[in-house]
Amino acid sequence: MSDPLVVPAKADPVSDPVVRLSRVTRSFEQGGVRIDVLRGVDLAVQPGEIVALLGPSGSGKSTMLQAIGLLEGGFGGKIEIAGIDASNLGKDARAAVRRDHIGFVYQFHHLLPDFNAIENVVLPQLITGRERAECETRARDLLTALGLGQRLEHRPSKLSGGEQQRVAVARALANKPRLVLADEPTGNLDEATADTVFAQFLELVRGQGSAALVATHNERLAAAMDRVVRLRDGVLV
Ligand SMILES: Nc1ncnc2c1ncn2[C@@H]1O[C@H](COP(=O)(O)OP(=O)(O)OP(=O)(O)O)[C@@H](O)[C@H]1O
Repeated sequence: MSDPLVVPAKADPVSDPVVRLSRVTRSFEQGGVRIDVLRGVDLAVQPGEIVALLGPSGSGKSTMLQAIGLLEGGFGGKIEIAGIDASNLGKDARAAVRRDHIGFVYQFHHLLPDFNAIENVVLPQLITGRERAECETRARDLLTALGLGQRLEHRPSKLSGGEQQRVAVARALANKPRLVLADEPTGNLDEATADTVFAQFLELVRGQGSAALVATHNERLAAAMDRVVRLRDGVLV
């Protein structure tokens, strides 16, 4: 008989890794040839930890971020997000995990062209069911912290590349996700702008206690993060 005083161990969202990959694989078919891009990737990112993901072009950094972001199925092995085993979830359940736990920043911002800066940052918050006024305050605060206090009502086409990327950062952080995934977040900016935007990104991520996994080619940016992992021949070294 089981002892009623023994409580079974369960997932602890505070201390469990925000993301844990166990033997993750991903292959593609190209012209009848199979390419094994990820060949058994193991990784655990702790709450609040900021990890740089380096690797040569074509090594699979974007593929790995897409797998962790649950943007598509098709990978082998196990991916856990905030203690949830996401390996076999359907499309809707994956979308719910993304909405509740993950923010994305891409190399090209993917802002909605017909909406201004505030609206681009408000929209992902409305999806979670929060009040519009609260969402607008959060958007205004984030954009102001990123130096866009005078650009709140501008549409993306009226913003510089660096300003657009700051809006994309604000959008990714708007819901205070436990995990931020960034794919070359400053890759299309000149060096000085990239440094400024990245420093602001790190400060905000640290300030709100999110973990982050940042794919980059830039060793200097990588050195500013807590840990560096490298993708080579389909595994992390
Ligand atoms: N949908 C797909 N179909 C076929 N092959 C793909 C697909 N997506 C990625 N690949 C291949 O997988 C490999 C890894 O690509 P990926 O974009 O993940 O690399 P990366 O490390 O992010 O590169 P970069 O630093 O240049 O952005 C490449 O050889 C690419 O051609």
